[in-house]
Amino acid sequence: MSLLGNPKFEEFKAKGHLPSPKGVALQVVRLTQQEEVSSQQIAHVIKADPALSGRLIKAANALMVYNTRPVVAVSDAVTVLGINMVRQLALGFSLVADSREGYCKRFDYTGFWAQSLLTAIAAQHLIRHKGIGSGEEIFILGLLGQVGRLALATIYPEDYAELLAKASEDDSVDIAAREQSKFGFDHCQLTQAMLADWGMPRSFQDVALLHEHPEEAHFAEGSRDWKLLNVMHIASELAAVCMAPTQRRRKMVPHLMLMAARWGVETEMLIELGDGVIRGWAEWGRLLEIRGVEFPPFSELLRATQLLPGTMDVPAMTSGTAQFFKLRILLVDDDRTILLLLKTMLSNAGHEVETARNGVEALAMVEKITPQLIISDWMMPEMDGIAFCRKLRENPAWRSIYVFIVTAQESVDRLVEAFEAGVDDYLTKPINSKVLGARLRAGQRVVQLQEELAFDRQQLREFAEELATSNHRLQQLALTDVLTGLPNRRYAIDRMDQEWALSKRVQRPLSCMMVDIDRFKSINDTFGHKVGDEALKHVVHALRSSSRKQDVICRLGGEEFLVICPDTSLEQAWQQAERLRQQVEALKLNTAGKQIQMTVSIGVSSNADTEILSPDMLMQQADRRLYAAKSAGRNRTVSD
Ligand SMILES: Nc1nc2c(ncn2[C@@H]2O[C@H](COP(=O)(O)OP(=O)(O)OP(=O)(O)O)[C@@H](O)[C@H]2O)c(=O)[nH]1
Repeated sequence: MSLLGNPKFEEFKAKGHLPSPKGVALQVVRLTQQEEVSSQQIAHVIKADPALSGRLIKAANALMVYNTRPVVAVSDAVTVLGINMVRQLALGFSLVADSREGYCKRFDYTGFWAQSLLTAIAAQHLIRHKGIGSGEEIFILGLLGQVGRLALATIYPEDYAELLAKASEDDSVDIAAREQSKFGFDHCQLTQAMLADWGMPRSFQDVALLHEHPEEAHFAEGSRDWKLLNVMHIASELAAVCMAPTQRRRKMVPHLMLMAARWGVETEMLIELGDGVIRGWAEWGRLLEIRGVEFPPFSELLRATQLLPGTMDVPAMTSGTAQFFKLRILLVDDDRTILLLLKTMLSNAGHEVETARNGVEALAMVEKITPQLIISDWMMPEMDGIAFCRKLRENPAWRSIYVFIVTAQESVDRLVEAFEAGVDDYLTKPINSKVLGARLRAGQRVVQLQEELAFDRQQLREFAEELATSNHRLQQLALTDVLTGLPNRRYAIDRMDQEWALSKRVQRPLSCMMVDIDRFKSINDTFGHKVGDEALKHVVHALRSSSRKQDVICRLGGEEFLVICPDTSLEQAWQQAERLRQQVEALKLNTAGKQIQMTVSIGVSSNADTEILSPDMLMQQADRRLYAAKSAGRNRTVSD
């Protein structure tokens, strides 16, 4: 509820307890409230106060950005500033001049005005930086935006001193909350009522009431009041950071940096602004005779402080109605504060977040973590966001990563350039948490669909691989003899054809041997089939150990084997066959206390023989010689 019209407020006014303009300033305020008043009349009154005249001339020169000709006369200053501004400035300057000291022992009067003046200068710089006004109006709001504190020190010097003493011992309770419980109202409400009483615009009154806790205001985002509120909040935080002792400053800087970052003022820009404010302070402080307060450059003030995660209070992103889908996100920005702000927002929303400071670092990070989504700033040193995106898209494996570019401007040409470089979507600064949440959900949907598609493809690939493996296994089975694991007759015939063709092509000899176990039937008959099987395996072992690597051993059936010997002459094949025959003869197989004697007969043939014209003929020749060996009494090799 507004204090204006409240009996208490009326009483303060009536008793003259509230800080108010006096002398020439009071005359100016009264005069400007009349309907018919000329600039000349106002200038005439102002001239009676040389200090006020000087300050108004300075204000006209400092505040009016579009005025190229320097203002030297009071009447020009009144014309340039306009009657409203003159009234407000006269009021502000008179309050500064008349309230340099007071009775409240704990209230730092000089510090109060120093901080107010810093707020005014900072607000003016911010407004100009964001291009949302020329800054002259906001100056007075900055200067008087906390005048309620001065008023409380004036109305209740002792009680307020006590309250300030308690607050300095324990800063867990907000000063405004302490004021509420002690006086029934706080300095923000009092400021609002005083500004209203002085005829300041309605929006100034509202901003003064709410700027310490902008999150409680319900101004439409992007509206003029919303902008003013944010400017005032950041300006007063910046002023408070300048005024605070080092220890306290450490706690305050992260909040200031984050507020500024959220509002699109990156750290570098904030430092530049802060330095400008401190330079402005030197001039204005002299003009308003606020002495004994000095500051080092703003960059030095910030150097001692460190921005840490967890010290921030960041806006939550709305999750919408869509089902949550956790993303692996890479943030790329050269501004640490923006990185930290976004990282906290996205991590709080449940995503996995990594960061990089420029395009080069980002590419290395992509290699390492393969993010699903990237949010990259446009302007960065070394490699900017567009160059980074182009480079990223060169790699086929990274083409499906969803990329957002963050830009300060929304010019059509720039956006076209971004989309051509492979960007999927864009975000504009300042980043709004609701917009980020909504855009992210659109990105999430695309990433999710892509992942599902990739999953289906992978499954198909695996299925095809399994099918190929089992086909191969079946094929192997069809070509393999189960008992010995050797290739079977079908394979032997195909392979013989291949080796024949190869030997003709490279003009190297090809030989083969037909091997048959002698009187195998009697082994089976004497010892049983099982022992017969074992005996077969022993012969296979002997076959393997007497053959070379390139030889192909196949079981043609029963106890008959074919050994294909590529690049082997008849003579060499005969020697090999003999080695095998002797090895089998030397085998010692014992079963049921009896020794089994085994021998083989072998027929050898070679394609060096000009009468052999096909692989079939080569095998038939070996077969004929095998029978010749059998007929000749077995356990022998025949090669002619
Ligand atoms: N244990 C066992 N016996 C087999 C297998 N395949 C064929 N045989 C047997 O091998 C024997 C081959 O006998 P035959 O063709 O008469 O020849 P042989 O007794 O070896 O006499 P010759 O070849 O004339 O020296 C048959 O008794 C078949 O049953 C097998 O996989 N395991």
